[in-house]
Amino acid sequence: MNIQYEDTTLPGSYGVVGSFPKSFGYGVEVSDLEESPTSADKPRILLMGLRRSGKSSIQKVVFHKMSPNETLFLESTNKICKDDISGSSFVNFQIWDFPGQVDFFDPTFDSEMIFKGAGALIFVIDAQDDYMEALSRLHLTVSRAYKVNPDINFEVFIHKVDGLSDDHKIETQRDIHQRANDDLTDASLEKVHLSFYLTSIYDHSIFEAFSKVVQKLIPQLPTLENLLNIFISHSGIEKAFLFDVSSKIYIATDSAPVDMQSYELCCDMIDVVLDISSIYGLEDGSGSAYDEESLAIIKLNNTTVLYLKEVTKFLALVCILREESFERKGLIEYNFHCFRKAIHEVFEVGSSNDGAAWRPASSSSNSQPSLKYASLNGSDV
Ligand SMILES: Nc1nc2c(ncn2[C@@H]2O[C@H](COP(=O)(O)OP(=O)(O)OP(=O)(O)O)[C@@H](O)[C@H]2O)c(=O)[nH]1
Repeated sequence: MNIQYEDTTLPGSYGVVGSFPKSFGYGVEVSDLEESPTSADKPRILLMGLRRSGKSSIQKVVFHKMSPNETLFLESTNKICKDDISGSSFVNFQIWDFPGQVDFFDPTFDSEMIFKGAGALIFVIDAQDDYMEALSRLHLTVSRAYKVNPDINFEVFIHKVDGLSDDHKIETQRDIHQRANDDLTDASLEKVHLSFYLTSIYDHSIFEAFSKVVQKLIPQLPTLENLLNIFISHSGIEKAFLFDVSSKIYIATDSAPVDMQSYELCCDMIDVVLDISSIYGLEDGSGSAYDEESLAIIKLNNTTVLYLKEVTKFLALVCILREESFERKGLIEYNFHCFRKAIHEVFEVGSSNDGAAWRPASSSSNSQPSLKYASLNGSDV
């Protein structure tokens, strides 16, 4: 099989600091582009799996705001589809969506080039289908990739679990986990670590799973968690998420466990804020729906308060707190100010022309950081 490549570019207008894509549609233009030197440098997340397992749907729903029902009409991918999301997201990486029938033994499949710069390999398994063939393909893929690049994070999405009962979900996960690890042990590859997630595009599980995949690519994660812990413990806040606004991936949270309901509530708040701002907030319709002024407080009827505030061009802090705690609003605002300043210090402003790029504070211009880690918001790795 002859492997071809495609680059897709996100629509958006990011030339101005604080801007947000004017078009919230998913009008992705697919064009055949030569690999540019800058795109070759960006860390990659590879999406692999059998045909119709749901790879393209995941990419479109998480990064292009496609509604899950519309994925029914997606055509089968027949060449590697590269999607550079660095223009719209805090984390600077490319997603490569592979065709289901990719053949590793084909001479045109350049595994060195494909796996070398990959930070994570997401293998998608359709849980509603017989998964034996998918498991053998998973094993082949992982052993091939590990040989080229042992630093890749291997992530297995047990996908389309919306059609499964809770018991069936757990049983499927246990079975896939067991068989995949047995296969690795039989091949003396027990060192390889696979992480498993139950996912569906019909709920927030796909965003949660992607959040965890992306978090592993952010070297500053422990610092961000620490800052969030300090912020919430001094402000009477129960839970705080640092969100990449355009994708609704949370790039960090405090160390209290995440429950799906809180995460969903915060995702919904982002949608509400962006929708309201874009409908009513823009006088001539030409500004941005998310900018440095973005702030929202929503009081729910169960004494819970949701609080959203802009942190950087791409990031928002979304917190859940009790109404009593919100009485000390001044304290929260002061602590937020300190938190925001600290976040800005963690990532120094990069030198790109649009003034919007952020670099990890530790990376100097002549250093060569590992490709495993994603650089943040527009800077090269
Ligand atoms: N029920 C359910 N269906 C899903 C889910 N994700 C994707 N699908 C459906 O699965 C079908 C295949 O999805 P695609 O995204 O085209 O699959 P793919 O892996 O990219 O397929 P190829 O391009 O052929 O490799 C579509 O009809 C989707 O609507 C999910 O979470 N739940």
